[in-house]
Amino acid sequence: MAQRMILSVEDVHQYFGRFAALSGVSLQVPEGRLTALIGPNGAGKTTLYNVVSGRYRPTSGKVIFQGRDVTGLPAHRLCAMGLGRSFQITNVFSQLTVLENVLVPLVIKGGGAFCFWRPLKRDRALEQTAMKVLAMVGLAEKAHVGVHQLPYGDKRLVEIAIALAPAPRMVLLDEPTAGMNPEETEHMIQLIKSLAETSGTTFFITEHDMKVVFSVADYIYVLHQGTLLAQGTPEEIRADQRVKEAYLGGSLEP
Ligand SMILES: Nc1ncnc2c1ncn2[C@@H]1O[C@H](COP(=O)(O)OP(=O)(O)OP(=O)(O)O)[C@@H](O)[C@H]1O
Repeated sequence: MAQRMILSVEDVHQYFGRFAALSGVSLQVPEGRLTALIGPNGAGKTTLYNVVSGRYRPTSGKVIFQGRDVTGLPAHRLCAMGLGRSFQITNVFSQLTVLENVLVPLVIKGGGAFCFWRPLKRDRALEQTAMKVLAMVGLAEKAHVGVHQLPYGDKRLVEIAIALAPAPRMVLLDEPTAGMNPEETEHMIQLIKSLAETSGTTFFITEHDMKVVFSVADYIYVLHQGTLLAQGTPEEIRADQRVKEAYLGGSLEP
């Protein structure tokens, strides 16, 4: 049976002045799978994420999400359509508790307003949803702890919980293990695997750590200097000579 594609990027070009950060990139992300986007520093991964998540309108080309042309739609519209993105640690409200952080996107999704200086309106149904998400990422026991008190690895888990809370159809995870120690990285690998298998959500991740990529991804796209260099299963990418050369001096082998 043909796989349904939740996301298609079609011939996307992104210029910054005269510099082409993306030159004719096309790729597809199948629904319910974990697809990774990798590439050496400066390859264009973040730029492509910014195009897909509505932060940039590409110079040319299209982004199709769930069959609709969403090119250039603002991030909040894409979010309402089911496209989630993990936010960097600086975007987590560190003075709020873990639970409150996860409630924020739920309150906003429900049409409520969030004011940082006013306590979140207590809503049992929303709290139950938030607690379920916290249980999924293994943070239920720390629900009432202030985020500023958490170790780094747990803060990254809060980011993932925030991205998952509104039950998106697809989540973009930007380097989920960046800055983690080996133990935290291993925990994150297991978590991403289990979320990908059980949540029904499609994951599209960028990651520098090849150990993580090769152990979690179903399919991998490799960007190099703004163009697509290779695509394939982890085994195919691991064996691809062009990818090895692009990473020369880097760490393709886990
Ligand atoms: N806003 C911008 N203005 C000008 N050039 C930019 C801008 N954003 C990115 N670039 C350039 O585009 C190229 C791709 O950058 P991008 O951040 O997308 O790469 P990346 O693959 O995410 O790199 P890294 O792995 O180091 O984060 C780089 O040469 C970068 O300097």
